[in-house]
Amino acid sequence: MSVSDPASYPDTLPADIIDGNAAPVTTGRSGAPERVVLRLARPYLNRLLGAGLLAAATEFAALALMSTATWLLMSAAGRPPLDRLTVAIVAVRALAIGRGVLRYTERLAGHDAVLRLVTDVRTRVFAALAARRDSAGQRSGDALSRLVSDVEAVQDLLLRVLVPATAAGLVSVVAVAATMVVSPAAAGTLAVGLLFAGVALPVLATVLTRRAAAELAPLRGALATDAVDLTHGAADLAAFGATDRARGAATGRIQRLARIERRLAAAGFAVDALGVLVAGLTAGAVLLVALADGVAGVLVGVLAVGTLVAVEVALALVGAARQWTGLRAGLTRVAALLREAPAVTAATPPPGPAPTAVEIRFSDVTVRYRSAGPPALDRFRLDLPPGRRVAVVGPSGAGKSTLAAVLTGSVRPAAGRIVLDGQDLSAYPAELLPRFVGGLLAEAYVFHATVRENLLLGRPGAPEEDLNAATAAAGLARWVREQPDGWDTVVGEEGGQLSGGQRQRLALARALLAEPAVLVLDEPTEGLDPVAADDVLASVLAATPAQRSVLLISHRLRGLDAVDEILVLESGRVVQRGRHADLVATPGWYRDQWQLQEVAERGYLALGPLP
Ligand SMILES: Nc1ncnc2c1ncn2[C@@H]1O[C@H](COP(=O)(O)OP(=O)(O)OP(=O)(O)O)[C@@H](O)[C@H]1O
Repeated sequence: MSVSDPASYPDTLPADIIDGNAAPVTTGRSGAPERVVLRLARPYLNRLLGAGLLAAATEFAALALMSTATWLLMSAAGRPPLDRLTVAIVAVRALAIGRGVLRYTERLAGHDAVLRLVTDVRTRVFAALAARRDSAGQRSGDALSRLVSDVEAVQDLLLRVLVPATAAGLVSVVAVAATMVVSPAAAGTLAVGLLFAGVALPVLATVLTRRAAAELAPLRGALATDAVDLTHGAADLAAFGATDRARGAATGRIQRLARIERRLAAAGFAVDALGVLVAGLTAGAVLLVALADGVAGVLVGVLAVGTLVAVEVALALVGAARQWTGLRAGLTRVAALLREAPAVTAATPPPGPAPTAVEIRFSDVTVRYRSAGPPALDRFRLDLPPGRRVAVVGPSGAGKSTLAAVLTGSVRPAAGRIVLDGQDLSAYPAELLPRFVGGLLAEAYVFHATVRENLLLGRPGAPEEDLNAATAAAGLARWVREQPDGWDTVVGEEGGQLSGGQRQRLALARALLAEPAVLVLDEPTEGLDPVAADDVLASVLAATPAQRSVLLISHRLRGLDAVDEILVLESGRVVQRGRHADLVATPGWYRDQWQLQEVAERGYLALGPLP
């Protein structure tokens, strides 16, 4: 059974959360992906600006170093008195050391700002992915790819695009201005060369790589999904003889990815070669123009070498443009998540004991997973006062798990209201709701940890006697006692070292230990044989304190005579309601199902133990 956010799920959580100490963060709803991402960079703007200036200073130091060194070498050839060279010698040393120091400081400042920003972005992307829960179409591999490689695109946007682009722009302006002092004509020639290197070639690189780059991020996402499917689904693929087919599909994607990357690399090399050509041609042209302009010999050499360095700095823009093109798809995916990211709240549950008795009322609750599709829950009504025990039954796909999901807040209704103690359920922050409503949801996850750690997830710090009581009610206590490591028995990844029934009992014990005021139990006895199922259901109901209410979802009708009311759901609607005795006496789904199950179980029990 799986449920997820319907199409009607709102983009943000309500701001009027009940303790009012959380403020929604506006991440913007429109604009280019860069703008959406950079809006989050505001708190780090000064640090980023500092990093940009330091990068420019580093490049400028490199330019000044090469120019001064050229002047020094060419002047030294004329054997002037040493004192005429002293300043240049000191400058070369200072620039050589200064460049290293500046580069180091720039890297430190840039990474400091960017890693802070990336932490924020990753938190919000994670919040958005978590808010979607298991929404239709969302794949864990793709989510992982968004969280890891797409968020790295944000880092690269700043460190490999914006910072170097700022530095290249500033150094180009300074280089042209300095050349202007020596020869305006040479400065004009340099400006043309810089425009080629810093504008025309980056545009060319963008055009050549844009289409291929747009395919890369989704393809990487699909490959990550393949990796998850091939590892998690390995046993099932092998059982159906489908391993080769699945591996073949993944290999096909890998080959496509490799082809695209080769194409990108080839285009990149071609543009790089053009860059070298532009640098050489610009240096040659500056040299000729400077000579024609009557610039003295030594300065001509300085201009030529300075031009080579300046053009090389401007060529960093080609790399930045290429990076930017490659990052856009990832940035777009991150921006899409940031736009829907719920407010990151600082809300924490208020201190004090968890509530033990609450009242819940469903008023005409309708849930739709697809806006045009039929409702999974249709104008559902129910009063669940403290202490009431209600069972929900019905055929497969009737909407039972959807009801549990709505009640635990993971799915929002498209219409109607769920009111918990006078407050709309949506007004409760996600951190607070489990204190009121919780329990065993469909396909509960068992962690790769010890039995104790898995249980304490339900109620951290619970004393051992409570662990004993919960495991006894779930029928797991004897098994725990028999294990050499007892509570410290490791249960394996996804509880893989347990039987299906033990896994279910462990998840059930954890739900009981959590002691929410409203206990939701979605198929608590799934995977247990009929006798064990009867025992477990009876002991779970007996172990739940009288003032706590229970919403029990079940395929199995035995044992439901212990609950106060039974609702029969069909296609999201309540078609029958009443107590067990009334329903078995009334023609309808419940009576038919009861008779079928009784016959089947009598047959099972008549088999008895094998000799
Ligand atoms: N994530 C989802 N996306 C789209 N439709 C969904 C999703 N989850 C459930 N549905 C649909 O909603 C309806 C109710 O599903 P739900 O899981 O609540 O039924 P159920 O009564 O719990 O079924 P079962 O007893 O088989 O577990 C079904 O038609 C199902 O296909």
